[in-house]
Amino acid sequence: THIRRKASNLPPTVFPSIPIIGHLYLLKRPIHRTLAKVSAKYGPILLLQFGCRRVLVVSSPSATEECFTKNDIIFANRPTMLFGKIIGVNFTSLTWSSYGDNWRNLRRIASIEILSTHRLNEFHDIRVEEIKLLIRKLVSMSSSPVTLKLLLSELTLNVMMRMISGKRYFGGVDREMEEEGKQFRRILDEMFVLLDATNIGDYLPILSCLGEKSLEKRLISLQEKSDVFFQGLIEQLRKPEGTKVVNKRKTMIELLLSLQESEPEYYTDAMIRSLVMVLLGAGSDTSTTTMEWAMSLLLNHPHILNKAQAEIDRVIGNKRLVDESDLPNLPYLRCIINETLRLYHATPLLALHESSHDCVISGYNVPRGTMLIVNQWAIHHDPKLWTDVEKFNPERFYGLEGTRDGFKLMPFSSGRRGCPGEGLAVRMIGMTLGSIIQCFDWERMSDEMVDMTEGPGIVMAKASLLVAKCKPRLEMTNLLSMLPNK
Ligand code: HEM
Repeated sequence: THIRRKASNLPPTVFPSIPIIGHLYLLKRPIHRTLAKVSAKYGPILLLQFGCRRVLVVSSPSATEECFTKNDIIFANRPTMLFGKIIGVNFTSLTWSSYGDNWRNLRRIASIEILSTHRLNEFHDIRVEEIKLLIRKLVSMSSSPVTLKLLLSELTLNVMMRMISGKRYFGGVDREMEEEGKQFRRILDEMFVLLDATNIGDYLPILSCLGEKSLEKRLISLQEKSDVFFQGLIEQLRKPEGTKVVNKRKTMIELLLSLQESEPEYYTDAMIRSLVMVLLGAGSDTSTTTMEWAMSLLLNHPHILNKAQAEIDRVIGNKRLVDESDLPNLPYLRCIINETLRLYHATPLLALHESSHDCVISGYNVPRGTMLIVNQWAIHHDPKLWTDVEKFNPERFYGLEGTRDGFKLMPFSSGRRGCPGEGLAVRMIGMTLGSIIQCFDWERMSDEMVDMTEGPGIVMAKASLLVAKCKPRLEMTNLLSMLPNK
């Protein structure tokens, strides 16, 4: 095989490759760390065999650049995993669809009608209001331990759901809404659990034939529950025929329903349900997790937290809250967000891609149908690329305008399949962190450092929830007393 491999100029591989399973033994959690170790030993471009699938593992900026620029269209497909078949509705959802007309259309709708700067500006007040309510809640909890992720997750879901359907599920007083919110929460939670379940049948189809069906059953049942729930939302928002549309801001579902009137065969209910689910799936845990990591890092580095607070005091003062539009003037806060995304990237392996044609990467032949894993975590932690690589050092990003440093810092991926939600994520994360740093003094529960162990999931969350103390700042008393009390 070695000679054959050399003759066909395939990328280097790892020994041993065991009959039938190949390199599946390398799928040890956390996978980004296991693969980073293998790449450090064998090289930044590797061709592995996970059961029946050929997998290209890339862990250098230059090889990533080749995949996402010159060969971007070739790698714009997704592999056909069971999750994508069922939750991705037979690979037709925005995240699971391969490159082509269907994906292009969905992507256009998501980018223009939902996540464009114009639409985000239209919904600015929702984000401001939800952050004020979060602050209000933190004030009321200031003498007790705060499990921040729960509050951040409610904030993110409220913001997204209000943009999507106008509904506010969490933290209100309406019982019915609370019940519906719980149902919605269960669907999302289960989706993340099942997304994280490594499905060995995706690599060894023979196991699926032999009755490894339990994951499939759970996925089908989840998809059914999700369909019922989101169809219910659609029905509530569908206007009776002939209703005059008053000139008001439309939620995402209302907008898609109005497009349905003119193009019913394309904007079907199924398509709307799927798009809503994709946005909630891709946008909620990623943003929440990043904020929890950032606050954990800051609590372990109080001098950096103080410096961030001092910047906000200097630029904004105490007469008003931090707003999204302030972010360009808060370079240190932006550096903190970038350094958090470098050290604790919410999606350390980006998302899986697959090649539709043969191509050449770093001089090696890569056959069509190869699954691509870009180990961005390995790049973010490569001591050859960063000085003091494990140090939380936001200053290293001074001078960087956005969240990208070539292919070295690339938390939102790149090219055609790059994250379309970056604008929303950066606004939410920036304004939320900025406001809670501005309004409160934060402390760890004890002298003990916050545990930074990584959980096992595809979305890389903390293994244990952050619990902290917060105290409203004296200089903010005036502003805090004027917050809404809903
Ligand atoms: C910190 C927050 C976030 C991070 C780190 C993040 C990161 C990513 C990454 C790495 C990808 C994969 C790109 C690829 O295939 O190479 C992705 C895809 C995607 N993200 Fe995000 N994201 C975040 C927030 C959001 C938000 C708020 C939304 C929308 C509400 C969103 C919507 C999507 C969608 C729809 C895709 C799939 C795009 C496609 O397949 O064409 N993301 N994101």
